[in-house]
Amino acid sequence: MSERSIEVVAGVITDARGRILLSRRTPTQDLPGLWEFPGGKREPGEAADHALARELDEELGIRAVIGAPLIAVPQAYPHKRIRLDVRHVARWTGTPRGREGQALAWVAPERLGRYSMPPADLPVVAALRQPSAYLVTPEPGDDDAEWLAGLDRAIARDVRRVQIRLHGMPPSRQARLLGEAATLCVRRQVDVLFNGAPALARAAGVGVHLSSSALRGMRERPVPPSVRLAASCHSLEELRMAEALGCDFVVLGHVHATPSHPGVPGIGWPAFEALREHTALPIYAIGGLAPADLDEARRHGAQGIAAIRGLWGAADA
Ligand SMILES: Nc1nc2c([nH]c(=O)n2[C@@H]2O[C@H](COP(=O)(O)OP(=O)(O)OP(=O)(O)O)[C@@H](O)[C@H]2O)c(=O)[nH]1
Ligand SMILES: [Mg+2]
Repeated sequence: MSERSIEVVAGVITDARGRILLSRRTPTQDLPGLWEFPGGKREPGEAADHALARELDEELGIRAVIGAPLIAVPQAYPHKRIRLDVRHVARWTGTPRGREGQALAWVAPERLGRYSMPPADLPVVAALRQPSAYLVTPEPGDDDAEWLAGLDRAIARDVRRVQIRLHGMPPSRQARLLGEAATLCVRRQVDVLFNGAPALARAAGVGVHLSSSALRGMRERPVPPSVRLAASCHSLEELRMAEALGCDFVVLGHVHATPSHPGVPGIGWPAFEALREHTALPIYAIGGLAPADLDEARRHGAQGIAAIRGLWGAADA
């Protein structure tokens, strides 16, 4: 698909109770009946914050001060491409009304998933609700206690989602370490997924992260929908497989070269975006990234960053 993408700006408008304003697309618009973040198309040469303030006045009758960018999602639809640039609305005055006949709803963040939204909005909801960093654990080496202490330190630095990798060790040590890591994470309300046998993950009461080769061999969802499932992807074909299995999110890369894969160049952000626009899955970008790269990752449609070194060691190492 080669036509230029349509630049769209949309706002996260929050009330005093933390609820978010959604607007329902009318029967005469495209994607009729779906709920969206209020906003619209940028005019040629118009700055994003100006365009958003104008749209919020036209559609809702409010005066808004536009705040920080949240995420920009490149998305391909059957007959067009868009780039959905979502900004927080810092302050606003007036009473929102559906000035174009559209229904409005104030929705608590945890209930956003109950509203049918266009594909481009699913990564936006993920950026609002899910952790922005996904730690992939390094190999434990010989010292299990030191590895568990490292995990504890990462959590203390506010890692909220972890992929446990324990390759190349006897099954008994693997099961024991997984159990201890899971206990540590669950106690601190950190979301845990195990990169390994689904049966072992089930026994430890944690989610499952599929490597791309495990993903390729999987014919059906290995865990019930209530158990978190994620996968590592490197191509559009693998993203489609992850969608078909009902993955909750994926990891995509490598964006930059990384010591984990010596001699393999990164795909770069343009190729990341080209893949991003063909799926609605929330995506963590991986490959030489650290927390300091989050804003850049979000500008390219990633919901967050995944890393071993960048999240295990010092905060921005
Ligand atoms: N405003 C908004 N548009 C979205 C969202 N998600 C999403 O895919 N879109 C798409 O982005 C495009 C924005 O169009 P729009 O209909 O809001 O544009 P607009 O307000 O300028 O309206 P108009 O062109 O009818 O004057 C549509 O193709 C819409 O389907 C979203 O959350 N908010
Ligand atoms: Mg609009």
